[in-house]
Amino acid sequence: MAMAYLAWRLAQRSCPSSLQVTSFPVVQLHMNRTAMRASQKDFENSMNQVKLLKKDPGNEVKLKLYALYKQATEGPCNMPKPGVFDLINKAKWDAWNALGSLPKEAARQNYVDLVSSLSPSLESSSQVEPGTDRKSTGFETLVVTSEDGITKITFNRPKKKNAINTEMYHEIMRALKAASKDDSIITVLTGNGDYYSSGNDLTNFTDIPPGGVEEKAENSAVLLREFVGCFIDFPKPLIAVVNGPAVGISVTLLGLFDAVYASDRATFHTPFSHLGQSPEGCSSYTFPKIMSPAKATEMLIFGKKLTAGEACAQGLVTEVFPDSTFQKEVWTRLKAFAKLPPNAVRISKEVIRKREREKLHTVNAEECNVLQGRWLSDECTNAVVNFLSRKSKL
Ligand SMILES: CCCC/C=C/CC(=O)SCCNC(=O)CCNC(=O)[C@H](O)C(C)(C)COP(=O)(O)OP(=O)(O)OC[C@H]1O[C@@H](n2cnc3c(N)ncnc32)[C@H](O)[C@@H]1OP(=O)(O)O
Repeated sequence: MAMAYLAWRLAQRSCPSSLQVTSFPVVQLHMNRTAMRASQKDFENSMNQVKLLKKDPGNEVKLKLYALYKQATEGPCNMPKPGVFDLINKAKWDAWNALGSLPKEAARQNYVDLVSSLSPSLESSSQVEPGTDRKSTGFETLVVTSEDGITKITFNRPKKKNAINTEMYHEIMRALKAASKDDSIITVLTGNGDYYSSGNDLTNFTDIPPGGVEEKAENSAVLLREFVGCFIDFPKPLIAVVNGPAVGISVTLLGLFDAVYASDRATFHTPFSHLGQSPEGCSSYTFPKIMSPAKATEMLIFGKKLTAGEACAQGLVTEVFPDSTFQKEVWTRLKAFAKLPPNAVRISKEVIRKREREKLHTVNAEECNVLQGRWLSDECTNAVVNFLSRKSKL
């Protein structure tokens, strides 16, 4: 990641507006209120509002704002195109240049519209009411409920396909620690929205500490090791209710769950080689055991995406349900499980996990160590840059 980290840091220092542009997506913004025209005063007010935003609007929005600001104040892009390795300035140039001959007035209006659309509710969900749940549970990225003997931890960043950002890693650990001590019998992880989770939030790589990129890679490895460790040590049956596609770490962790129920909409994808990365979540150990070394190789090295049915045939998924009846069938079953005698359930989990625990911790440490090196590689840098600049998706 060295090159990308460096580039992002440079951009954070050199962005000419008050915004810090930290990634490179280029999206043409169209005028959406042609009848209205923002005044210079509206424009200046919007610039001030941006400075007051409590929540980081994200890299893509910041880049759009940068491009519109330049277009509104200077007109069409008039700078020479930066070299291909000058990643940040090239991204900024691309964004500005993509606005073509959009008139200054229209750019000003689009800037004002974009700022007024930025609200704290950017990540609201269509399936749960996060406002009330968040307040009662103190989680920003999760909804955690406990009833009928079941603690349910729901990934709640549906607009980001439940990508796991740094805050979410910490909140999942906190939720698991609380669930391990509460009076529930089983704990369930699921996703809000159309995805179970798209895995690690790739923008995690843009937040660089004062010690630089090596420190970032080291911190990430420490975080990952602690995070996966919580799954290894979790003392109660841990069930995944996989409501939709799952990517990366949200898939590999499934090897540490006690049962995995999937909608037939779900898919399972671990594109580590494509991302210049390597397996985590103990999958280098659990997957070959669960599904045979060759099938694990197809997934973990060659990035073969499995359907829910295929994942079930390989033993990664316990059972697949039609999406139309998925929630009803699964929750009926889970509620029945949660009526079992708590001590017997907990002791049986311990008997099953006990002889593997030490081995799993060793594997986890090794995987994190290898990944720490991978995150500093050009292969990983390029993959992340390509995703953030919208050049590639899975
Ligand atoms: C510190 C510990 C590190 C542990 C390491 C773990 C390794 C992994 O987990 S590797 C897997 C990483 N995940 C990916 O590479 C997935 C990247 N995302 C995609 O390819 C696509 O977003 C998608 C195929 C998941 C969905 O495509 P679709 O067209 O349906 O939706 P989008 O418009 O792309 O997504 C909506 C929105 O969400 C943002 N987003 C989705 N996934 C991620 C992600 N993993 N990281 C960051 N952002 C993500 C996407 O950018 C869109 O955002 P905007 O609406 O702002 O454009």
